[in-house]
Amino acid sequence: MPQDQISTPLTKDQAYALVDAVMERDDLALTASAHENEDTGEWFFEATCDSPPDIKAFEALAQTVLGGDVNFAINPIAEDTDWVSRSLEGLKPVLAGGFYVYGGHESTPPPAGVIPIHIDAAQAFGTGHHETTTGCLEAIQRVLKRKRPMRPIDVGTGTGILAIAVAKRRKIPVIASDIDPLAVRITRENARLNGVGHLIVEVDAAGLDHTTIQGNAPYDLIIANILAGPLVTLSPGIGRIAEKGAAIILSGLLNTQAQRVIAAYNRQGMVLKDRIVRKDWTTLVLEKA
Ligand SMILES: C[S@@+](CC[C@H](N)C(=O)[O-])C[C@H]1O[C@@H](n2cnc3c(N)ncnc32)[C@H](O)[C@@H]1O
Repeated sequence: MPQDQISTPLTKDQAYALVDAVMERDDLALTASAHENEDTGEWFFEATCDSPPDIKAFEALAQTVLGGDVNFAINPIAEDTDWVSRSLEGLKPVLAGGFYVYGGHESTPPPAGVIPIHIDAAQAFGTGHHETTTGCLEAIQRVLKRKRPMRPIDVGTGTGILAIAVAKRRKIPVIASDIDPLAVRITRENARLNGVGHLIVEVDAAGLDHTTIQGNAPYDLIIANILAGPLVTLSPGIGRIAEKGAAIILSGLLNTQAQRVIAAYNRQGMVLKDRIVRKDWTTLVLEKA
């Protein structure tokens, strides 16, 4: 999945000019877009990349196109490989949404009243330390306070952390899908570790067309912590597999991208019910009308 995101506010014309220039440069391997924040009217240039970007080459191009220095924010989207491969020994437990996420090395028992989730992350995303994951755990708690979903799906499950959270809390089967076969395997191991191996149905799929995903539709709870771009791409498919009244939890988007994602989901008949902001990251809760 993309590692970094480059973003900066620009005028609309500048943003589109830079997008055009970036898309002509295959060597930069960037996916660029221009969009407007509908709340403020501000325009942004954004680009994501699958591997660490060549910032010097990008800045040289930006200087040529924009005719001067511009400060670009570079946001790491995922726990990158260095982060993941760092010893898990250093990871402290995380408390979010009434869930207590801890690694196998943790010797302190979980506090009273929480739902413990044992995650040994290895090479998949989702130790509970990223604001997008804690935002989703918080959103799951909020949704489960007012709804009792029976058919949940977690799209982009990573370590399986969110699917496991729902399975432990509701004691019902959860479909957990990921584009990455390694994440699917890690999810299976983590589900077993947490005593919900019998409840998690892992699916290795890039989109939502997989027979298991379609065969179990419609869903009354859909969780997807991916990224703004894929979330927008997936919005028609998510709209189709969501039943009326379904809760849809979306994360992986920067605060500046929230309006664009909300607009895409509005077009598919899903309306915003709640939002959680943690540092630069927004988690949305929508409902299928
Ligand atoms: C940010 S991680 C989220 C992991 C976990 N759900 C969490 O909240 O910590 C995003 C995951 O989505 C997966 N992914 C990316 N695009 C996807 C797609 N189109 N369909 C399914 N999974 C996808 C990635 O492989 C990655 O494991």
